[in-house]
Amino acid sequence: MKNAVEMKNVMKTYGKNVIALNNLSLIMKEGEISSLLGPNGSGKSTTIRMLTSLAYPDEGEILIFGNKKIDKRLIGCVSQSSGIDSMETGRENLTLQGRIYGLKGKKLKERVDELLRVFHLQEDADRLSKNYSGGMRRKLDLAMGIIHRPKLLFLDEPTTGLDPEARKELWNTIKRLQHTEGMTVILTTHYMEEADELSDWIAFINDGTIVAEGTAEELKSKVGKDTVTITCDKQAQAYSILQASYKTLEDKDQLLVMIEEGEQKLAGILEKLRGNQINVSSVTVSKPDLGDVYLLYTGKKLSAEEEAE
Ligand SMILES: Nc1ncnc2c1ncn2[C@@H]1O[C@H](COP(=O)(O)OP(=O)(O)OP(=O)(O)O)[C@@H](O)[C@H]1O
Repeated sequence: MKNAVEMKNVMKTYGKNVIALNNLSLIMKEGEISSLLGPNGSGKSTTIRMLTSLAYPDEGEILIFGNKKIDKRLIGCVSQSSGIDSMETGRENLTLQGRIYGLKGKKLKERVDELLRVFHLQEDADRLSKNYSGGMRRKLDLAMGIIHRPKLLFLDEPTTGLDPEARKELWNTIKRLQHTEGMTVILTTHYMEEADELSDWIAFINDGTIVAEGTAEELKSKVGKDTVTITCDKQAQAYSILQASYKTLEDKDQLLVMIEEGEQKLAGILEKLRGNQINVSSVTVSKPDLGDVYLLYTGKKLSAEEEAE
């Protein structure tokens, strides 16, 4: 499979002190859905801005489909801020967007009808888009982003703010686009479940550099361990006892013990705590997920608040 995107040792500094990208290198393959995951301020938007020629590297090289010069007609971009004109209908928004890309006449009408059908927006096509639900707006945004049949589509946090049902519907649409239009998709997201569900390849970015990459399965196997989550009194003492024997992290009012065969080892862990008169109020064992990979490589647990942003 050919490379859709190649970034080699890219550096980007804002002002004198803010290093946004620090020697970042990555490859994203043609026809795949690739995700960029990372905490706030880690460099996701800066990366996407460079891949869409909205920003330029101080050093390093960027190749899109093997070329240094980015052909904007090959690229579609759906950003977090919607490009929809609320006082126009869905059909009018799509028609206008098509004209911007030089479509006209029968071809334009056919493409608009096709997109309204693909995104299940036919029934609402002639309603003002200010009356659309959040899910419908995101679908319209997506339809507008691909009206010119880009080979490479950037999606910035595509499902933020959507309810679970609308989110799942959009995931299915994105997967369909990949298969029916052979589109390469690059997405940024805070949602681990979204990255897991959609991505052929995932890169974790932290402090402007890629800290881990691979398929979701490869990444989860790098953790290789279960997480035992413990709530107890005397947390500081419990932490110092556990971290002497196991890889242990403190996360607010919980302790996270990363351990192989967590269920089998649980009794021993609890015994150690009880032996030191520490009372455990709750304990759970979970198999590794992408959140654990995130924790391993960024040292941070993705909080519910951050997920909800
Ligand atoms: N125009 C700018 N001027 C100065 N600093 C900037 C600018 N844009 C980004 N930065 C800084 O560069 C770093 C990377 O920011 P970036 O927006 O790429 O992160 P991000 O991962 O997209 O974050 P978020 O998830 O919050 O959108 C941050 O420290 C940010 O404050």
